[in-house]
Amino acid sequence: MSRVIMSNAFTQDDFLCGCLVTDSERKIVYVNGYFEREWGWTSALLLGKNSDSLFTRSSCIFYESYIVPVLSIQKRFDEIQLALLSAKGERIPVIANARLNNEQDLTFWSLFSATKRDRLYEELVEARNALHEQSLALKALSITDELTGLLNRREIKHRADVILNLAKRTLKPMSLLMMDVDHFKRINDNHGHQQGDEVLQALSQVLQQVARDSDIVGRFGGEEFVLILPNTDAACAQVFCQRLHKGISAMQVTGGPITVSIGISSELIGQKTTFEYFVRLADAALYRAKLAGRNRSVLYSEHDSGQ
Ligand SMILES: Nc1nc2c(ncn2[C@@H]2O[C@H](COP(=O)(O)OP(=O)(O)OP(=O)(O)O)[C@@H](O)[C@H]2O)c(=O)[nH]1
Repeated sequence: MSRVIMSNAFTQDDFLCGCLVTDSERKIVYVNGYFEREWGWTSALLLGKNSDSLFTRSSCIFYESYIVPVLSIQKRFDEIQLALLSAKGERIPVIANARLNNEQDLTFWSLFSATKRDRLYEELVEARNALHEQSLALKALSITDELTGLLNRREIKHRADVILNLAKRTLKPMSLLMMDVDHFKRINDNHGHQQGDEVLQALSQVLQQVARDSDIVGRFGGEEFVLILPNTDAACAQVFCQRLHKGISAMQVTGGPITVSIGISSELIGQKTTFEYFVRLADAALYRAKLAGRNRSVLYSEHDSGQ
């Protein structure tokens, strides 16, 4: 059975929203008790004042330029996001519904505090930003080698394919270096695996220092590294390798001095030069560098094709 409540048993002050009435000059002609209770505005402070004193500067501009014309045409406006000022000057986000009564030339407003909604929105934005950062971190993890922080094998191939595709028609030179640490097993055997890891890390730093930003430096696996030098012919690649040997020999690590052997493949990029092709040639040259006594760089030549 429904319960009938006498209308004089409650007032607009009992509603959980701010009720506001403004006239055609935007003067405040009514506010309910919610304004004082929640936002510190007594009716004495507001009545007769321009409603601009209730809103932030940007909300006033929005009110003037958008709400007023829309109200005059549509007569009502739902769920407007505005920022109200409390009597103390605090910014309060509110959602407002407004209805224009043409006969009375009055606008009736109901204003709902949206503080919690705003906080929820901020939390959503924070969560989205955190997710974005996590996905960037995951992406970085998926392309790097965990031990050295260099690019991993899959990413080296991916980047090489991009360079090769871009340079196909321009016939630019590219060099690929396959580098292997000499007698690395001895370092592990004599000083332990942990020390071996530290050597690989120190070595990676030297590679990054010697390489240009445009070069691709990666760990191919184990104690094998790959460097791709775009726009670099054989002569320049050999000069680069000499700098590498010098930098590596100056490394201060337990188990040192460290030396490396490098196989170089240098080709003009054409329709048929794939990453695998460069790797095959550099591998053959590396094999010859090891055979020739290690601690050296060898440029691939036709002679290696029989290896
Ligand atoms: N510490 C460490 N050792 C590794 C890692 N990956 C591979 N190795 C070791 O690298 C060594 C490679 O040894 P070999 O392939 O025999 O070659 P090498 O001793 O470097 O000799 P040459 O290449 O012929 O000069 C092995 O002992 C592997 O266990 C790694 O991530 N960390």
